[in-house]
Amino acid sequence: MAEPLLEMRGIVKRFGRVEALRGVDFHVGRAEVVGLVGDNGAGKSTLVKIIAGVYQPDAGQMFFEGQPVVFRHPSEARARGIEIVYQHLALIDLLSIDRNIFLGREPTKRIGPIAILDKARMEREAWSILQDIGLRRIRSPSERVAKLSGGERQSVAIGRAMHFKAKLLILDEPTAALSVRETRRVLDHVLEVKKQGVSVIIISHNIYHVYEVSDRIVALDHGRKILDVPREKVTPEEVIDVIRTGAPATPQPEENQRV
Ligand SMILES: Nc1ncnc2c1ncn2[C@@H]1O[C@H](COP(=O)(O)OP(=O)(O)OP(=O)(O)O)[C@@H](O)[C@H]1O
Repeated sequence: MAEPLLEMRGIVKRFGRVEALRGVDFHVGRAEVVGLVGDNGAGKSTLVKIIAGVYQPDAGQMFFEGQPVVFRHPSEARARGIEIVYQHLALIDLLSIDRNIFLGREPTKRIGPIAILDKARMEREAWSILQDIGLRRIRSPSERVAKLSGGERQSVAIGRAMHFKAKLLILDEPTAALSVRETRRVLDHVLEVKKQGVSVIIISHNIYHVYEVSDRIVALDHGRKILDVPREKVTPEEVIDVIRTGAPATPQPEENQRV
């Protein structure tokens, strides 16, 4: 098997008495889309927050591009090309679209010894990102994010990740509360970034959305991995059944790799 982009072994995470993750092995291949599913409290968000450097595991190892990594802060994960987009925290309402895109990574120019914000470059690049992701309705990148729909926000956040050359894009519930058309747009983005060689982890309670774009489906239950299977080996209904029962419903052929 080719070396995975990301590999996690035996990840344990506790919050006081709650064992959110109980020794999870997880990997993501290059240009692979992994659908991460499971019931409320299964440990999905905790797992991706460890990948993104928000939380540190209590035990286990993580490898990125074959090297052992320890992310003590989200900036360290970002520096390696790991971008996470949260459903609600995708963008900051009060700021303009371009400020949101470059937040914390603003381009600067030098005037003598002083570095100042390069507003023209920021606007130019933000405009090109909006065109690339197909947000043609927006007339200027200096518009406030508050004016955007939920789907447009997700698109901008995905465009931002791509602009900063993400190698691994993590989408936590990207289609929750979106219209059918907006959901379509976000799922198309996933397929598009995969074509560009980017790996994606997509978390969703909507198994059909996950199923449509994923190469592999991983299900967690009470902090344990209960399913890790190529998409073509399982139906959405079987995935739902596994989540509902918390275990494989019927003995499966070996190649299904249910765990
Ligand atoms: N910061 C925290 N402090 C205390 N407990 C936490 C914290 N974050 C998560 N937990 C607990 O860890 C467990 C796993 O939560 P997590 O959010 O990872 O699940 P999830 O699968 O993402 O669920 P959901 O689909 O509801 O978002 C739950 O029991 C949750 O209450």
